[in-house]
Amino acid sequence: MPVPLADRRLRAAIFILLMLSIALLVWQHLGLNRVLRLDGESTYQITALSDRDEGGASVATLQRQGQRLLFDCKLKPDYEWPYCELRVSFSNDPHQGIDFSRFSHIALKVSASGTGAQRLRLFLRDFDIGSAKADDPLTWRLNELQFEPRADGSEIKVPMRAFNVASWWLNNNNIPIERAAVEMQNVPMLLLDTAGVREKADLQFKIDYIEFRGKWVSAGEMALFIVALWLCAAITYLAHWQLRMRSTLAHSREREAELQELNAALMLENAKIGEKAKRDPLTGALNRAGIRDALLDEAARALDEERPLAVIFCDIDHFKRVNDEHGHAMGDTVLQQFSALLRKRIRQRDYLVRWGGEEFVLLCPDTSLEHAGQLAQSLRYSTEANTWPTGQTMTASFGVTTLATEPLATFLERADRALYEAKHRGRNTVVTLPPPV
Ligand SMILES: Nc1nc2c(ncn2[C@@H]2O[C@H](COP(=O)(O)OP(=O)(O)OP(=O)(O)O)[C@@H](O)[C@H]2O)c(=O)[nH]1
Repeated sequence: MPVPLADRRLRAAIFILLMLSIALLVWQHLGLNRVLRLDGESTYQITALSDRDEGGASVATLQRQGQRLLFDCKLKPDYEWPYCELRVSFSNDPHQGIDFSRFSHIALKVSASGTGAQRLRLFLRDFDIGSAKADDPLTWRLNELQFEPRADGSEIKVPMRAFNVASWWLNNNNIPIERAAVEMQNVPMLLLDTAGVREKADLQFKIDYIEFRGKWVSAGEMALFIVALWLCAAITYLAHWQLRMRSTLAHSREREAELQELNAALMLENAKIGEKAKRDPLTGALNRAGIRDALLDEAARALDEERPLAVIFCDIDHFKRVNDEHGHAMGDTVLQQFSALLRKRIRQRDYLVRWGGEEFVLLCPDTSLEHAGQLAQSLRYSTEANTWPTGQTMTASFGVTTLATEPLATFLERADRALYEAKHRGRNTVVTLPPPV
């Protein structure tokens, strides 16, 4: 069975959407990578600091060796909190920090050598526009990650959720518990510090890179986008389907109206044709087929309701002569005029039938034999008195009877017999034959 065009289009659209969804998921998984790398070639401002600025004696130095950063620290416990520190400044304006919440992992390729504790602390200082002070970095949120470089200097990969907020910073700044979580949407500064141990140390750190890794679009965001895509496609399809249904409905209604119109016209035409088939084209009177049903109905009603039903057979006398002397066309005209004369003198509910040739029949419901005879006499007189196009006087003969409880053929034959009798009596005569008692 052939698949409809609309179904094929729907299948094609679903297939394309499916392929697009898979492609987007694969793209999100394999591509769309977002990386922030700190190494010897970074353009960010990187400086080495130590407690010397605050009265201590520790010495921190930084060298760039190709892609590598060499961070040396001679830690002296003279100061209360001795430290060496690498400071990376992403922006001079704390309002213009970097959004680190978009990264999912941090990768550290750092090796350490020398004597003393090798533990390091990485801080992402987040500047909260609402609560932090631009001129006091101690008010910038201290997101902290402690780690110890691996002996072989291999990469350490940690999820960003491993960061936490330094508890002493929370205490010092009276941060309420609701706001104690890690926040790193606006980080203008990164710090790499020694672990805060108060002992002498001579350390050398080789930093190949500190790399933050993430995706421009997260898997969740991509899934949401794909769901939205399917929803939009479904809504578009439904809207389109509804429009199509409406137009199909309108079209079929139009078509139905057209067909109804055509049907009505055909019925009218049929009625006209049916009516024509029941009438004599020359005189417009009913023909034998035209009177058949009415005769049966009227006869049945007359017998049921015991009402009289009369029939008058009329025949123009010597009509043949009209044709012979004046031509067939004149004969037709005379027939038309005779028919019109009869019609004019009968009631609306009487029937005028051209029985054949120059012979006509009048069927008169609710008419007694006496009244039918009187009508026939009046028609006979009118025919004789009429002025005919032949210029000659014309007469007609009439046979009259009424219906008894008998076959219709007997009823009509009696009327015909009465007409024959009228002709026999010399024409221009009315003969009335009562039905048998
Ligand atoms: N012009 C014309 N003549 C017709 C038509 N139908 C029948 N006739 C003629 O009517 C004539 C009837 O003749 P007859 O049956 O001999 O009767 P008649 O001459 O009227 O004589 P009676 O009836 O005995 O008085 C015939 O000549 C038919 O040709 C018609 O439609 N038009």
